[in-house]
Amino acid sequence: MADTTFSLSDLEAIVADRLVNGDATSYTRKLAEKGVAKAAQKLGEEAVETVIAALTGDADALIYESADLLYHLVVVLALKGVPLDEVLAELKRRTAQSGLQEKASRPAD
Ligand SMILES: N=c1c2ncn([C@@H]3O[C@H](COP(=O)(O)OP(=O)(O)OP(=O)(O)O)[C@@H](O)[C@H]3O)c2ncn1[C@@H]1O[C@H](COP(=O)(O)O)[C@@H](O)[C@H]1O
Repeated sequence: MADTTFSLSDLEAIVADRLVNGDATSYTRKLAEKGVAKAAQKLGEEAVETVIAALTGDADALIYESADLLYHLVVVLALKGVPLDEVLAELKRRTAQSGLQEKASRPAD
């Protein structure tokens, strides 16, 4: 059974600490210094790698790439000053209706 005692909120707290206190050993700090555009680019790359793992990899590959993806999402949210709680609140709000109902209520592209 996987260890579920670690949450994205725990990761968010570590990332927030590294953004302020990270030293030269911190990847988070190094990425943040390159700016949000670079962090967002890395997020996109990890998303593509996750898709590839879903299509061609085994479960371990998908888990590994998903972890990279979630980490980079947490970094981008932190750099943009968006608390993870606000994303979770949006997900909670959506539970009031089905995904298809939510899609129909979105503004047209
Ligand atoms: N979960 C992660 C995590 N997942 C992925 N990565 C890093 O993301 C990078 C992605 O790999 P790539 O090969 O695409 O990137 P790269 O070539 O190293 O980077 P670029 O030169 O492309 O910018 C790797 O360096 C990984 O180590 C992570 N780095 C940090 N964390 C967490 O963040 C915490 C703080 O990390 P530091 O900031 O390094 O202390 C760690 O304890 C972890 O909990």
